[in-house]
Amino acid sequence: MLGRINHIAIAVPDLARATATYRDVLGARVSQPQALPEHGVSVVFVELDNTKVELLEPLGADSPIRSFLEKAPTGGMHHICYEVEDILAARDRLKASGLRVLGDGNPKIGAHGKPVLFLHPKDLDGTLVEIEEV
Ligand SMILES: CC[C@@H](C(=O)O)C(=O)SCCNC(=O)CCNC(=O)[C@H](O)C(C)(C)COP(=O)(O)OP(=O)(O)OC[C@H]1O[C@@H](n2cnc3c(N)ncnc32)[C@H](O)[C@@H]1OP(=O)(O)O
Ligand SMILES: [Co+2]
Repeated sequence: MLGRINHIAIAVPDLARATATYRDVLGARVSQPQALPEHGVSVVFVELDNTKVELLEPLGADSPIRSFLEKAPTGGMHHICYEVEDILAARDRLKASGLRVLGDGNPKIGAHGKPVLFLHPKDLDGTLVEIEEV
């Protein structure tokens, strides 16, 4: 079911500072910041040859990453995103296996304009997993 790693996400307390570090110190190509109110985050992508790193900063009071950053105020690895060919088929198979799909179970449109879903970290060895249809 799983294809490539689409991105690895890092929650950061200060998106501008993290972006500057990746661009100016680590010498990486970075995207413009994007505010995604429907996801409660602002995001910058670090573009690598083989994958992307997604830098996430909370946006709004109900941001899903706010409590994560309260527990880890300096930031930390937040989720890994795998590509799937058919997100509804993947969702139904995962649910049938007992994994909890977060939210209302319907895909949202993610940062790349493609449908995404999240799986509960307690069902995947403590790692929040995002799947994205490509
Ligand atoms: C940019 C758009 C999109 C894209 O296209 O790429 C994105 O990536 S959006 C990214 C942000 N969106 C999401 O994360 C949506 C899914 N997340 C959630 O629904 C929630 O964050 C959550 C996973 C259900 C956690 O909710 P929270 O309110 O933080 O609940 P708790 O604090 O009670 O956590 C419960 C439990 O889970 C542990 N936890 C929480 N987050 C993570 C994590 N990222 N990785 C591993 N474990 C996590 C948390 O520590 C709690 O454990 P215990 O303390 O042992 O109970
Ligand atoms: Co993501």
